[in-house]
Amino acid sequence: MDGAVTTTGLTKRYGQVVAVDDLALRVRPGEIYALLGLNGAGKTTTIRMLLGMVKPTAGAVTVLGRPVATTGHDLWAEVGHLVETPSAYPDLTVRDNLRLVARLRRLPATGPVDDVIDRLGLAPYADRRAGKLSLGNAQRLGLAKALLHRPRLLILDEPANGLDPAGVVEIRGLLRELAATGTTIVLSSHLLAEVSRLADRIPQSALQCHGRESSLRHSSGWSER
Ligand SMILES: Nc1ncnc2c1ncn2[C@@H]1O[C@H](COP(=O)(O)OP(=O)(O)OP(=O)(O)O)[C@@H](O)[C@H]1O
Repeated sequence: MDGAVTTTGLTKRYGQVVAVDDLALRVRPGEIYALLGLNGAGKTTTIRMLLGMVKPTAGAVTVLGRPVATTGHDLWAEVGHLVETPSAYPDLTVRDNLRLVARLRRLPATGPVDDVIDRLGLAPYADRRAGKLSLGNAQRLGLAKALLHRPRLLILDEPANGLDPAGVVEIRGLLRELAATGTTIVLSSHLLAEVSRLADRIPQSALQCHGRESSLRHSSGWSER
């Protein structure tokens, strides 16, 4: 049980809908691990349970060696996340949104903020109000917020959402670079081509799409990048 993320028997039901069914996964430290599934397969629900945002109907989640249900803020100092459409203060600039996150995380207001603006290609938009960003740049801002504190573990729901092809390539490069320096990454996608270029592993999964066969793909031992 010494994975960066482990789940056992993880299940979430909404009335008659089984969003996630008996999911067992084990993410090793330093790998890029992809949850691949069709719309409705349960990816977002799984990610929300990994982050403690949704309470499982059954099963358990351990993140960085600690059970999620009982973790406090100390764990979140080591985790960065992006879930669905990232939110930001629309009337604040990109830089001020990041400064605010830096303050909440007790980081210096300049160094890490400038650094993440550069890494995410946000320099041309740094003084633009977040509410005026394109979907792709809003996604970059969401990723910047997730990366600001240099977390050991990144949990990203559809990180390529809204990005143009060049942006997808850039973010892929960035995630690979982070993984190469020891960051563990769990991400979800409905695009096989995208995750096949990035992930170390795509799990066997008991996730079920509502009314359909299990729709998460499996590639055991796949280590191509
Ligand atoms: N809060 C909720 N209440 C009721 N049903 C829900 C809720 N959240 C998710 N579901 C249902 O659970 C199933 C899985 O949804 P989920 O959003 O996790 O899938 P997904 O793989 O992330 O899909 P997408 O790629 O479309 O975001 C769907 O049938 C969805 O309608």
